[in-house]
Formats: sequence, C-alpha cells, structure tokens
Amino acid sequence: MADILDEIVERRREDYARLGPCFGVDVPLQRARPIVPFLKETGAILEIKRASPSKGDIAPDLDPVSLARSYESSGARCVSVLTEQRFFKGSLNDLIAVSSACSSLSFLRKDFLLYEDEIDVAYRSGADAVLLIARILDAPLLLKMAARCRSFGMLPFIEVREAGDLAKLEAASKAGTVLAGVNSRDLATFHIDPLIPAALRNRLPCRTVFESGASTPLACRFARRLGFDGILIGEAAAKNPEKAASLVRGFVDARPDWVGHFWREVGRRSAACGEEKRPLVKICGLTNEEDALLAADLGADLLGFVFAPSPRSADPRKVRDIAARLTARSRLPASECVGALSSPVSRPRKTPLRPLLIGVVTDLDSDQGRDALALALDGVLDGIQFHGDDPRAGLDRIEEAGGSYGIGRYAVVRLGSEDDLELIQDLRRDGEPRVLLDARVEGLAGGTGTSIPRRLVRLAADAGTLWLAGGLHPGNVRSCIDEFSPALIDASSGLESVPGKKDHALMKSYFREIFR
Ligand SMILES: O=P(O)(O)OC[C@@H](O)[C@@H](O)c1c[nH]c2ccccc12
Repeated sequence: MADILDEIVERRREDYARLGPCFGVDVPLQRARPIVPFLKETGAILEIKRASPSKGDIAPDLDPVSLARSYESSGARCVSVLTEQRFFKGSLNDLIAVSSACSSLSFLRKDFLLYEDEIDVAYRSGADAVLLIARILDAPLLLKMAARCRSFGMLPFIEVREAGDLAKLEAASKAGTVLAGVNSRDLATFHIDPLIPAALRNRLPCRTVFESGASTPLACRFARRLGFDGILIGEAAAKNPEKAASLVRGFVDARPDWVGHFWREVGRRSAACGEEKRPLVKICGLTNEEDALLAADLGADLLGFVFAPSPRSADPRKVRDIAARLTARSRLPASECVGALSSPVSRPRKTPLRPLLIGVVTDLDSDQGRDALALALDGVLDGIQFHGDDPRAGLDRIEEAGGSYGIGRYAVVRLGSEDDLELIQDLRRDGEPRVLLDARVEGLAGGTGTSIPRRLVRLAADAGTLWLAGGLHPGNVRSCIDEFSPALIDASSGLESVPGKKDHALMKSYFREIFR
C-alpha cells in the first residue's frame, strides 16, 4: 500500500541525489566525542521532534540543546533526534548541536536512511545509535548498514512492524548486537495501536523499544508491562517538556507482568485472525462444559463466564473443570477434537489452541467478583472483563487485587450516547489497547440482547479499533463484520435456547457466518 513512508522515501532519494549524504549541512569531518552506549539500562528515549506528517507542527521553534538538557533532568539517558528535513522539520544540525553540548547523553539519529554512507555521516554528527527502518531497506542493504554502524561502535536500531520485517531483523541480530523497535503507529492511517508491539514482543530476538503514541504515564507503564526495555516518546515530551519526567517514571517504575502477558497473547491471536480476515470471536455467558467445549471446537478465541447476578451466572467449580478439560485437549492433535470432525465450519483451526477464559464481573467487591479475581490469580481465568458502571474504578480495583503480578483485564463501555465516546478515548490515551463496547440498557449490566445504535458504532469505529458486543446473532453478525470490521465480536444471549443454555444449531450457524 502506498503511504506516507513511500512518499518520504521518494523525496529523500531525490534530495540525496541533489545534495549528497549530508543534505546540505556542514557536517564535521571528524567526530567530536566518544561513543556513549545507547540504552544500556531500561529507560525512556525522549525525542527532539519539531513536526510530523501526522500531527503537523509540534514544537517548530524548539531549542534542541535546552530541550535535550531538560530531557536529561527528566531522567532520560537517551535522546532521539529527528534529522529528516521535509516532513519532520529536523536537521543534522540539531544532532551536531546536542551531541557536542551534552556529553553524558546518548543519541539516536532518527531518519529514513537509505544509503550506506549516511551511516558515516551519522557517526561524524555524534550519533551513538542509528535508526534503520526494515520496511524501506532490502535485507542485504540492511545487513550492510547494521554492520557499518557496529564498525563505528554505534548501535543499529532496527524498526519493525510487519511480519516481513522480522526475517530481516533476525538476520541482522545473528550478525551482531541490534536493538529492535516496534512502531505502534500505522503509517497509512496514523492510527496508534499498542496491540501491534504487544503481538510482536515475543518474536523479537534482542532488546526492544516500544515506539510512538504514548502520551500519559499509564500508557508508558503499559509498554513496560509488555516487557519492552525502552519506550520512544516524541510529541508528548517535545510539546510539554515539563511533563516528561512523569512519562519517564511511568515507564521505569513498572515491571513486566501478567497484564502485559495477557495483551501479548491477545495481540498474537488478533494478528493471526487479521491474516484470516476475521475478528476474534468471544462466546459469552457460558455455564456448562458441553456448550464451552463446542464453542472452543467451533473456533472461539475467548470464552466468557459471568460472575454477576444473572441467569447465566457461572459456578466457579465448573469453570475450573472446563479450564482443565480445555487445557488437556489443547495438547491433542486437532483431528481429535469433536468440532474438527463434525464442525460445519469450512476452515477449522489448524492447531487446537486453547481459548482464553474470561471472567465477566460487574462488582469486584461482591462474592462473585471475588471468586473471579481468585480464579484469575490462580491462572484458571486468563483475564477479567469489567462490565460494571465505572470502568476506570473497576480497572483500578483489579490492579489493586493483582498486586505486583497483575491480572489480565479490559473494560466494557456501554455506549448510549456520543458522550460515552469520550470515555473510550480517555481509556485509549491511558494505554488500554482495547475496550469492549456494549449497548446501554438502563438497569441491566449486559446480556441484554440489544444492539448499540449503528450511528454510535460508526463513530466509535472511525476513532479506533472496535471490540463489539450487544445483540449479535447468526442473522446479523455477517452484516456487522462487513460494515464495521470489528477486531472482536462478543455474543451471548443471541445464541441461546433458554437463558444459560446455548442452542448448538445457532452456535454452528453463527460460526458459519463468521468464517464464510
Ligand atoms: O511522537 P510519538 O507518537 O511519541 O512518536 C515518537 C516516535 O516513535 C516517532 O517519531 C517515530 C517512530 N518511528 C519513526 C520513524 C521515523 C520518524 C519518526 C518515527
């Protein structure tokens, strides 16, 4: 797909042809300072960023040296300097200025390098690390450029995002030390999706950096929980340098935990579904083994159990048994699962991966809420879906219960009016990768059988990736997928014969519609 990256690369080739590797800047012939090792310890990398194609002007008049000094006093040891001139209003002059003024900071040259001799220019300008974007460099050139960086003592920082980038990264890391960054920004749409770095995290063979989109301490914390060694913060730091210290702290005070594990797992499965061009499928309101096993066999990615007053309330002992059955079966070959033999689904799953088990909770301080938290801490449930009135307070309570281990979780926002969209944006800003949307029916927490008004779903879909619940059934699921491309669909009452019991024929036709 042609996107801004293609355009930047094209213009940069023209400029290089016209101006040479220094792009018109008077770069010193000799490097002025020794190498300062880049990202030796876990930490934040703050960026000198004047403008960007997605945001326009950010801080066009910034003074690079005083900004770098203020970043240092915010607790950063590493600074990224954007040197691209046309789209980011950066310059090699900025890098030369900050690297000669700040001797204890380590500097990354951030640009769209395309030629080997640009590495030499980065070295002479004082860089300690150099960004190499896997997508715009073919494998042999990327390897050569990485080797050239290392020959100067600089660290190659390789940016990956797509599956095709990973093979290049793998080859470069076999040849020597590299640092990998995953950009959470989609350069075609400029949407930020923290689930992209989450999905790739465990496939990176080296130390790692979460890139882009983090603007609050909680969002920075999330990146660390995923297990990233560094986070790259641009706009949020350059625009409000006085807030940079709290962003740095948000990252360095956190630890990798089960919240991160949960989202890496969701991310991995979500990416696989994306390749199949289908949403993740969550079947909710399960109460018995028969229904749960069928849902798993038909291809459900998540199974939901209600821990709240409801005709679909789950018995914790049964949930334990179901979890044990599913775990045992996930070790069998696919052909031995009932669904793979009798399933109406045209594309049965290749491996019998165990679905993620989710406890749906409305009141964390009720007996049922406590049961769900206990099952999550025991590893029986993979995560909690907070379906109560105040999503933020709910997430905080789960944090508290999870202690330093953390409990996988996400929130539900019940969408009744445009005002509710703001809450979704707030949660996203704080690094929540996904929020599940459900219909708002006064007096009822969920399983209402009611759909969210289409107009509101449209608005929510335009603002970011959708996880969608509310009134889904075999008759409307296909049109919902076609119209809104949700990344997860959640159905409960629309698949029942009576409350608490699934209708197996309805379930089969539901999956047939999804996998079509
Ligand atoms: O301003 P943000 O959203 O915090 O993003 C910073 C940085 O990750 C972003 O500038 C970036 C990521 N990859 C890039 C490649 C080139 C130029 C810039 C970038």
